[in-house]
Amino acid sequence: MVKQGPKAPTYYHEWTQIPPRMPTRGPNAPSSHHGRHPQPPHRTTKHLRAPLPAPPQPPTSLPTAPGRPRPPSPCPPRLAEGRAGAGRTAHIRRGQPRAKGWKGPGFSSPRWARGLGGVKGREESSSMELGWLLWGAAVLLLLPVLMELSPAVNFALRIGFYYLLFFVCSALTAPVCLLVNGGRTVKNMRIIKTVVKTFKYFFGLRFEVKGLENFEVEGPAIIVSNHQSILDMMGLMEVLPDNCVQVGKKELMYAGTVGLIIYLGGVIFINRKSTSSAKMVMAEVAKTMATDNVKVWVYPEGTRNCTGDLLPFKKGAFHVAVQAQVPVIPVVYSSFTTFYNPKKNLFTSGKIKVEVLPPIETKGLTSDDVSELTDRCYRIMRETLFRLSGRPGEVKDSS
Ligand SMILES: CCCCCCCCCCCCCCCCC(=O)SCCNC(=O)CCNC(=O)[C@H](O)C(C)(C)COP(=O)(O)OP(=O)(O)OC[C@H]1O[C@@H](n2cnc3c(N)ncnc32)[C@H](O)[C@@H]1OP(=O)(O)O
Ligand SMILES: CCCCCCCC/C=C\CCCCCCCC(=O)OC[C@@H](O)COP(=O)(O)O
Repeated sequence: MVKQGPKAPTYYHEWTQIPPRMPTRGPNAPSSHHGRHPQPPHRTTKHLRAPLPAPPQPPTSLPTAPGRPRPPSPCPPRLAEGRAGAGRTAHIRRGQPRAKGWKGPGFSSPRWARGLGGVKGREESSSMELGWLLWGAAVLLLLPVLMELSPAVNFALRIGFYYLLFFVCSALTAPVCLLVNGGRTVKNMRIIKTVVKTFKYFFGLRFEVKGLENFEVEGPAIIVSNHQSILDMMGLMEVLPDNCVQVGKKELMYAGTVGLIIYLGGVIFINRKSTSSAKMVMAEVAKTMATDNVKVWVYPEGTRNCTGDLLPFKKGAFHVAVQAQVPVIPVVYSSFTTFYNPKKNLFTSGKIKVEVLPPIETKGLTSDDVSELTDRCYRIMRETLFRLSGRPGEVKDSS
């Protein structure tokens, strides 16, 4: 048996009972330096201690508040030289006009401004900021043109933005889940669903859903659906019923903030490379799903497949349904191939039809019936897929 990660969150009874331990030490522990500002350079503190008369106050207020971060000084080298020879910079510290003959700044800078490199330094830094702004604006203006001209750029930017959305929203949503529900629980799926349901608007995707009433079965159930792409996460959240968790590959647990949020949502992680370990996890799920009244969403193809057809189904989901004697509810998403194809750098807006099919009962079935149940479900789902989107290669009007 392949060992799962430390405290592998595989069994359902853990989802609701064990809040995740936040590390207090180690690389993930919050750093005591976190949020502290860099120390000002030596030269700024030394002259501040000198008992000099207060300099004239600047007309505009700039970061003088203690603790405000100071940007690295763009101080020109000659000022640095001046500090080495005390006599040459004494007039600067006193805020007096420069000594005759010295090729320093035309006027003295007040103490606060010297810390920032003086007036000249400020001018330089603001022109630098302006430069960055102009570059940013140019890139922003160019992006739509590039996206229009190059399908590869268009695809990379759109899919990159999709990843970024997941990454950032997971980071923002995880603390909310922790605060509201206190840890790993299926209740967090409601929060995750609310957030992910908004993503479709960024990509111009529309969902047309039929048969939601088929989810209204008494008690738990196994939901099986086709899995075409990571875009499926939007389709999943579009119809996800309450108290429903998904089975996912264990590698997802390590996907940074996304791993954290799906862990908090109660996703069941399996090791696809170890059938025996995956079977053990699934057996545990079968035992606990009835007592805890949860639905479990499985992608029986076991991997992503965006060909417009279905891969042969794995049997895990159907074994669980038979072991727990719960119905199987098939869900079919129409093919993405008309608007999404990574091989052709295609990612445009589009419409996805979703059908939740009537539940298939498993009462009285035994492990001997699993193959037949798997085949039956496969046939029904494939027929539905072809009805919704045509056979692969065949273009069906999706409007
Ligand atoms: C706010 C912002 C948020 C942002 C993030 C939001 C995202 C949130 C979304 C939630 C996350 C969703 C996660 C989705 C992730 C999707 C995936 O990861 S898909 C990949 C993982 N899933 C699966 O693989 C499930 C499907 N696979 C199976 O069910 C497999 O059967 C298996 C259990 C993994 C075993 O694999 P394998 O050995 O390759 O498969 P089989 O050929 O089916 O089985 C071999 C053999 O074993 C028998 N068997 C299988 N399972 C069982 C069982 N449970 N009990 C008993 N026996 C079993 C099977 O019958 C075969 O034997 P046979 O003699 O040939 O019949
Ligand atoms: C510090 C580590 C940083 C890791 C960064 C990872 C960044 C990940 C960011 C966003 C991921 C968004 C995807 C959300 C979840 C997608 C679930 C999914 O669809 O998984 C695919 C899986 O079913 C099948 O995998 P394969 O087709 O077999 O392959």
